[in-house]
Amino acid sequence: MKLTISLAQMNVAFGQPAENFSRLEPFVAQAADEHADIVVFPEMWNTGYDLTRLADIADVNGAQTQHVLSSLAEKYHLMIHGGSVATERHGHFYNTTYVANADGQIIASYDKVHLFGLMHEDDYLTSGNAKDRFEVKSVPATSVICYDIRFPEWLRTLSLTDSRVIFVPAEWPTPRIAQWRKLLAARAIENQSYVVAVNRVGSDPDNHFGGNSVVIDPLGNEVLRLDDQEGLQTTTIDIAATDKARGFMPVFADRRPELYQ
Ligand SMILES: NC(=O)CCC(=O)C(=O)O
Repeated sequence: MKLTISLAQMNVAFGQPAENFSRLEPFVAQAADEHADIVVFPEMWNTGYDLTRLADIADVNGAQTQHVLSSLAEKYHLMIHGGSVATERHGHFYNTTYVANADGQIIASYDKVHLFGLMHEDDYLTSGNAKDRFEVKSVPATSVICYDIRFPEWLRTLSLTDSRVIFVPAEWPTPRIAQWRKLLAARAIENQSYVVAVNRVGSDPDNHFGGNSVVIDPLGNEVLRLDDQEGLQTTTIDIAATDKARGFMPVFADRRPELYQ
């Protein structure tokens, strides 16, 4: 099975959801022009890390995000991995993904599990405690968000399901881009999975964000990597490469989980 994937490496207007929502459609339209099966957005693209103002700007119940993603997916008839957005649910704030299928239905959602203290997420957000699972043209896939990639045990847990593609929206600062690339490659190799990771570009009051959105194959090779400028690029991956990697080196069968406590 082949999947054509577009990476929407967008800039984010700090604390301006209306402006950010207006930026989505051109990316989706370009992805559709490039015959993508799915287009992927970065982390917290509705608000950026304007965490002190979440009470005013977070998306209540994710309603606006779900409506916009559904409408665009149906209009352009492609799947959208909506990166993540700041949401408010029952008086708590979350960093939340939504995935829309090509018919415009929301088929998956995930709340960031590991909150990033260096950017004060733990002061404002509530962590998630569950995995997601969805299919892209019948290929099983799952999501994590940014700092989650530093927790190999979490991505292993996800990969012990039938997942073959791990989607990673991010707001990853420029000074640690070398770590971003190494961590993503390691997660792809050890889990014998594709990793599709989309980072934002531009700046907020505290950080500059380094792009380098990337698709990595199950052997750790970069299939596609963007630079540090805003833009969308598209590539096609062959999921058979995950079977080949798993067949050649039986990492999953060779695990010793009884020793891992
Ligand atoms: N938004 C994030 O989770 C950033 C994570 C990060 O920068 C890191 O080094 O980890």
